[in-house]
Amino acid sequence: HFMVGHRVTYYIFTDRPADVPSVPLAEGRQLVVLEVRNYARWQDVSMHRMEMISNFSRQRFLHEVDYLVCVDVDMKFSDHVGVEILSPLFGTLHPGFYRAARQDFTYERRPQSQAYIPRDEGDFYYAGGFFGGLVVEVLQLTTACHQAMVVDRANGIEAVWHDESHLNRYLLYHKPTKVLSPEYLWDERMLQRPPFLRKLCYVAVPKNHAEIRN
Ligand SMILES: CC(=O)N[C@H]1[C@@H](OP(=O)(O)OP(=O)(O)OC[C@H]2O[C@@H](n3ccc(=O)[nH]c3=O)[C@H](O)[C@@H]2O)O[C@H](CO)[C@H](O)[C@@H]1O
Ligand SMILES: [Mn+2]
Repeated sequence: HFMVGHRVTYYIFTDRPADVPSVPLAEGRQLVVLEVRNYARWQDVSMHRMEMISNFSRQRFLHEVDYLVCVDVDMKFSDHVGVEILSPLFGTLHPGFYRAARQDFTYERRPQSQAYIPRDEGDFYYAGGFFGGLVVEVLQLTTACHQAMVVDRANGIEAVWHDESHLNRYLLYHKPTKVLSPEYLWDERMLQRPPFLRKLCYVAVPKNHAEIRN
């Protein structure tokens, strides 16, 4: 379903390269396994994606591709996702909050954190699991989010929704040039699909959170 008819490189970040299955790919597609370190806490694995994307962007993505689409690994493409998503910088509405009022967004609300957003600010609540854009834009976003998390750690604070909180803060003050609907990120276990969403393009795969997280 993903970018059919276009050249695609799948960069897989993993601490277990040997476990990446070999998948037959159509012409013009390649899979690149990037070995990264592990972290004991799932929150750290999730947050350090910002650092990994930042580093690999500078080292290779800038020279290898035009756009980056950064997605969670525990989801699958289930309908057409094509070049309609591309723009210099894009984010996706979190499916749990696209109808919520601004004051109910689960932004980081403690001013001590670098991810802090005051109650009277904020455009949307973006999902951590689907963002992207031109490599240079994603490099700036991921570098800023990683730096913010380094500062938080030094100050003994961790944002309520980890990398997602920092993504939200970044996209508030660096407006995206495109915002994708929750059709591009959905969880059928958590949410009932409203009838006006006719297709779901990228959906969570059921997993045992307790087992994986602890
Ligand atoms: C769909 C969506 O918007 N998901 C966001 C949401 O969490 P989720 O509940 O979807 O978090 P999650 O368990 O999927 O973890 C985020 C991602 O980190 C990676 N990972 C995590 C743990 C691990 O042991 N190994 C591993 O590879 C993997 O790519 C995974 O998909 O909130 C997280 C921060 O709290 C991130 O912002 C996720 O992007
Ligand atoms: Mn996920």
